[in-house]
Amino acid sequence: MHIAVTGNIGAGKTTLTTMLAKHYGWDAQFEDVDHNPYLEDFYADMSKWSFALQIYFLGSRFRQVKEIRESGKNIIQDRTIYEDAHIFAENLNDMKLLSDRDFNNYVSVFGLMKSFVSAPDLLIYLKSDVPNLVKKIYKRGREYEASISIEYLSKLNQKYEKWISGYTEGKLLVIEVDDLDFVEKPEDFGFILEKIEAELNGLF
Ligand SMILES: Nc1ncnc2c1ncn2[C@@H]1O[C@H](COP(=O)(O)OP(=O)(O)O)[C@@H](O)[C@H]1O
Ligand SMILES: Nc1ncnc2c1ncn2[C@H]1C[C@H](O)[C@@H](COP(=O)(O)O)O1
Repeated sequence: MHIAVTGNIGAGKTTLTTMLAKHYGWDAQFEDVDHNPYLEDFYADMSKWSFALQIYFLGSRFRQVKEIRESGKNIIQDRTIYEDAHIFAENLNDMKLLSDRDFNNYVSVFGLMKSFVSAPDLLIYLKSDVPNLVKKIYKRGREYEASISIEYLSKLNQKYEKWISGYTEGKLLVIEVDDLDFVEKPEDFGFILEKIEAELNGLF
């Protein structure tokens, strides 16, 4: 079983991935954030570092895809390779922070990788509005993320909505998280578990 949690920056993916892995006893795969050699520089100068960061995330996410294919274990994954291409790289190109030449180069490499990528058995989209994302990013307190603008988060949210509305690769569960506190309220976490189990009926 392969489940992936998707959503904008600060939506709660890492928190939910951790809680689900613990609850079901599954392996968790997290994003390469703390040891990422480009992320801090990227937020200081997006135009300069966008291509290097995209290539780094693409490689690290592809490594995860390979591990998921080879492990045969139940895995819950924090963010997918689709988001790097369809959300982040595309948005940076729209914002002219990634040149057409670099974006086309990226898309061509991503196209080659895509044939090796299997969609998760279930994709869980954590939907959140921009003010709530801002609050959660602030609560998390990574210094280099202080420069993230409302405009950047809004554009990413628009990309997520477009991508999710056309997602047909596998089962999809959309959870509106703004009125849920699955960290502090066991009943809210229980609500999410019920939804997941209803979607995966028969696969458990
Ligand atoms: N539903 C929630 N209710 C309250 N706090 C939350 C919720 N989801 C996430 N948080 C908090 O918001 C911050 C960002 O969450 P995180 O899981 O790191 O988001 P992401 O991985 O999507 O960027 C963390 O401090 C986390 O504890
Ligand atoms: N592909 C990406 N391009 C730019 N930035 C990215 C990409 N993937 C992740 N990120 C950033 C966004 C956050 O600052 C950190 C961690 O993501 P999060 O949504 O907080 O788990 O990496």
